Amino acid sequence: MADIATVDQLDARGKRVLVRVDFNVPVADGVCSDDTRIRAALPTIEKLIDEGARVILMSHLGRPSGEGFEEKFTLRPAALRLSELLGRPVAFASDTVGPDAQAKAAALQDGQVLVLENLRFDKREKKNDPEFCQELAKLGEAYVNDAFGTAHRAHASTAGVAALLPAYAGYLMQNEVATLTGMLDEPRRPFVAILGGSKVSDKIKVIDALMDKCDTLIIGGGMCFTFLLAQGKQVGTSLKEEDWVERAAAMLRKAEERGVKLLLPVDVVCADKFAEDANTKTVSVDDVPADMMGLDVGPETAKLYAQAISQAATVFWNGPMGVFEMEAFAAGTKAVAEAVAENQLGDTIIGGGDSVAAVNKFDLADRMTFISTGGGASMELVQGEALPGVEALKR
Ligand SMILES: Nc1ncnc2c1ncn2[C@@H]1O[C@H](COP(=O)(O)OP(=O)(O)O)[C@@H](O)[C@H]1O
Ligand SMILES: O=C(OP(=O)(O)O)[C@H](O)COP(=O)(O)O
Repeated sequence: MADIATVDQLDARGKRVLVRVDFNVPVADGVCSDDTRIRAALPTIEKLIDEGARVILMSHLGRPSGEGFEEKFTLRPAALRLSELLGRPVAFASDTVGPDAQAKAAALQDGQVLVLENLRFDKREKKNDPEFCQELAKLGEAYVNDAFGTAHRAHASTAGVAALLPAYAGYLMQNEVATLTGMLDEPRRPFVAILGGSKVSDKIKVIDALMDKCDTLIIGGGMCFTFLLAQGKQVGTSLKEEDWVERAAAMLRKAEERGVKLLLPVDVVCADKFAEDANTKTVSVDDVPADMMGLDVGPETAKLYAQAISQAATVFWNGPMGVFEMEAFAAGTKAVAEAVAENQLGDTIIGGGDSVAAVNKFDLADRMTFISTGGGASMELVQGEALPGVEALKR
């Protein structure tokens, strides 16, 4: 991030500072039900408050139509939670760049905070519309991007507006990028990467990129069945992507050429249907019944994976090992989560998405070195893709 100015370089006193945060949080019955992303943005917000800035926060929440206000996507619950976390009042504008936002931004005093309504209520946000960028820029005198979770989007608030105001990276943005690129550039070895989730097609670029960096690659989740097919095994009715078998086979060859140890399941928990109350059977990967589907890695596999994880100096994990949302198929993911948590000597990095949900579900979050707030963003970064939200901050 050498070519990016950071919030520490911003003389914020008395300035209206427009801060892009990722407050895309889950909301249930009008209440924010997981404030992880809000907490993650606090260091930047608190620093600006302490310095006497007039803080204007902007974010999206969910994927509204872009045709105006929709109650279920309002940012009000996030603003309320922020106010509780800060222990001070937070103003809320019922629009994003309209009269209420303009008036409330102008009325801010030093050290006060305003949250704007959901950026995506205006369809110009996702289009990175130049006029919308201008209207956003008019609200502030400096711009800070702390929305790592949305850094892979080239939208008005993450990209366009950065060219119109002095632009800085917030602490979360810095920390996320430094941790993830540091892991890729200079991992302590052995470096064990664990990839799961549903599809090979979604993760192929990440698998490919990590293959160039890691010493051991562990594969689980629905996507392992496409790899098992590539090894000539029968996988019954398990999730499989026939079109990706050849790519999976190429990955197996690449691992061999590179000397990367690629670990695939040796046993799986099979079910007769995709349901919590399914009849289940744990079998060797050589004996998957034709009429059953694998929904979790088996206990022998979990042991094998845990052992590799225990020896790692760096662990990167993205994607569950099985259908962990259902109790009957959560054991593999839980075993991996516990093994990562138990490795207290290594750097353990959780790469967003469902693996974060799993770590939280098993109450292991505080035992990980780093948990990314971005699913898509961390995957794109690991894949070696430039993040528009980061690029836009470059001088
Ligand atoms: N064996 C499996 N068969 C079907 N779905 C699976 C299997 N293992 C994991 N999954 C599902 O994959 C989903 C997560 O996949 P994905 O969205 O690719 O991961 P992430 O969000 O971590 O990137 C979870 O909802 C989980 O239930
Ligand atoms: O939650 C987000 O991404 P993630 O689910 O990939 O972590 C970000 O807020 C981006 O949201 P978007 O995918 O609707 O652009």
